[in-house]
Amino acid sequence: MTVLEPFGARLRRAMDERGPLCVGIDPHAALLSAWGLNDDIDGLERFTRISVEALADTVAVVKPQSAFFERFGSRGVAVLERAVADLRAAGTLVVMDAKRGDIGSTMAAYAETFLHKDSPLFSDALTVSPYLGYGSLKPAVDLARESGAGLFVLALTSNPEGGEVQHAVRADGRNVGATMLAHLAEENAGETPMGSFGAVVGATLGDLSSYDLDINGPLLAPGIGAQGATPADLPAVFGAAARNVVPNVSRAVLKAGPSVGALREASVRFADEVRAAVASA
Ligand SMILES: O=C(O)c1cc(=O)[nH]c(=O)n1[C@@H]1O[C@H](COP(=O)(O)O)[C@@H](O)[C@H]1O
Repeated sequence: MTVLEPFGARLRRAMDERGPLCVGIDPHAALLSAWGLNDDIDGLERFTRISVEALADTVAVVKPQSAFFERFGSRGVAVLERAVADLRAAGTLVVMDAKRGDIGSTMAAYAETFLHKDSPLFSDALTVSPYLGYGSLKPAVDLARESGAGLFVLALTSNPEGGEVQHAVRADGRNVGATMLAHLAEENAGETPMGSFGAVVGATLGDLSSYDLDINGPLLAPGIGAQGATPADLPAVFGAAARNVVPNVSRAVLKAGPSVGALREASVRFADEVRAAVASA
């Protein structure tokens, strides 16, 4: 199996070169319609081609949301495979947003799907859910290490319902989200320039100073734009950890389409705002 440089090192370099913004490719039915496309496989294909063309040379990271492709069945997955290949060929890091999580033996199959270098859906990193227990993710952690890929583990999600699980306080006094951050800090210990095992921490959550966000790894921060957070919120939410934040914007960029130029402009505008905000943290 070809082995890549570890994801953390590749991501740090991309963040330094292009800024830390991640743009999501989330082909919602409403966006297809707003772009004048049908909610069918041809519409999906066109939406994805335009998005890839606009984003591939523009931002450090692109995060396709798998569900919007899976809903068209095998032809939708073929469009996703092509997008991943085209983005990676252009030197853009792909975070596959599939939020997988299962018992360890099944997790191994999810890992093979997204993190084995020879898989058609191989991505630079994968979003995973640790809510079957952090240890259930081990097959994905192991394969990511082997292939030079990374993971983004849901720790403190951007949605208002997340607190019911993630803020629950354990017998040791630490809440569940903080426990996930601690596991990741262990995973990334000693790695330079940073480890490959990131946390998902919503930009919508307000002041997070009660959490130890220093996990020596990236923090994927969705919630900017459609969910109400702004790039200017990043220093107040993340404090000094802001330099490891990869903020994600999906709908607020995608709504600028279908013109490639307008999409590119919208992502450059967000990228500039994010860079300025992080520099002030
Ligand atoms: O893992 C994610 O990407 C994710 C985690 C989270 O806590 N909140 C969250 O919104 N996301 C994803 O980030 C994207 C946000 O999209 P917008 O709200 O349109 O910017 C969607 O693809 C969500 O599935």
